[in-house]
Amino acid sequence: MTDLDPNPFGPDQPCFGCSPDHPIGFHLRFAREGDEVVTRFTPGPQYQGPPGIMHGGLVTTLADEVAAWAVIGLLDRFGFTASIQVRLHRPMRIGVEVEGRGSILRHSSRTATIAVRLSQGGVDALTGELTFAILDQAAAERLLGGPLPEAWRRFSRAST
Ligand SMILES: CCCCCCCCCCCCCC(=O)SCCNC(=O)CCNC(=O)[C@H](O)C(C)(C)COP(=O)(O)OP(=O)(O)OC[C@H]1O[C@@H](n2cnc3c(N)ncnc32)[C@H](O)[C@@H]1OP(=O)(O)O
Repeated sequence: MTDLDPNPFGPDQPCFGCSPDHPIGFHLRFAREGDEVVTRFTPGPQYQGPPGIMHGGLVTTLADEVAAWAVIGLLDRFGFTASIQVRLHRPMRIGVEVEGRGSILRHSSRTATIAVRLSQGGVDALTGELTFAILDQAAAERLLGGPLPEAWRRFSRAST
């Protein structure tokens, strides 16, 4: 198991899932374990939908972040989420540790499709497939509406 750099995008990156400084975010950190990225996270009461159960949209946000980090940690690229297909098999309990795992199902230089599994106590709560578009620097800058900060540039694909 190898810990991934928790902040490869430099200071001030604003991500809800992984910014270490986000006031209400998940503050996720990841490790690489073989062909997977892995994270562990215990949802607090601020993430409830129904009492005692994590909001389904936030469970999906967690899956999105695990998949995004599979692209970062396994492909050394940054992907923009293009498609999310998930099933929520069981309620995600507040106060119980979640294990999140992401692996590459298929990829090209332009897209990556990631398999994600979120479980509590070894039982699957969410499984899904998410597809990411991997853009070159110019396309990423058009999408973001401004220049990519220096630390982000190496995660773009080469322009063709
Ligand atoms: C840069 C580093 C920043 C890091 C900082 C933050 C830290 C971490 C944050 C982590 C945050 C978590 C992450 C987030 O929250 S990312 C934020 C949430 N996502 C978005 O806002 C994306 C919104 N959508 C778009 O902007 C466009 O639709 C995109 C960019 C996705 C595609 O636009 P467009 O289509 O114009 O681009 P293209 O023509 O170059 O196509 C490119 C390839 O993509 C393929 N494709 C497209 N759509 C789909 C689809 N639905 N299923 C399957 N494939 C699809 C397409 O066929 C082509 O492949 P190919 O045919 O060439 O093979």
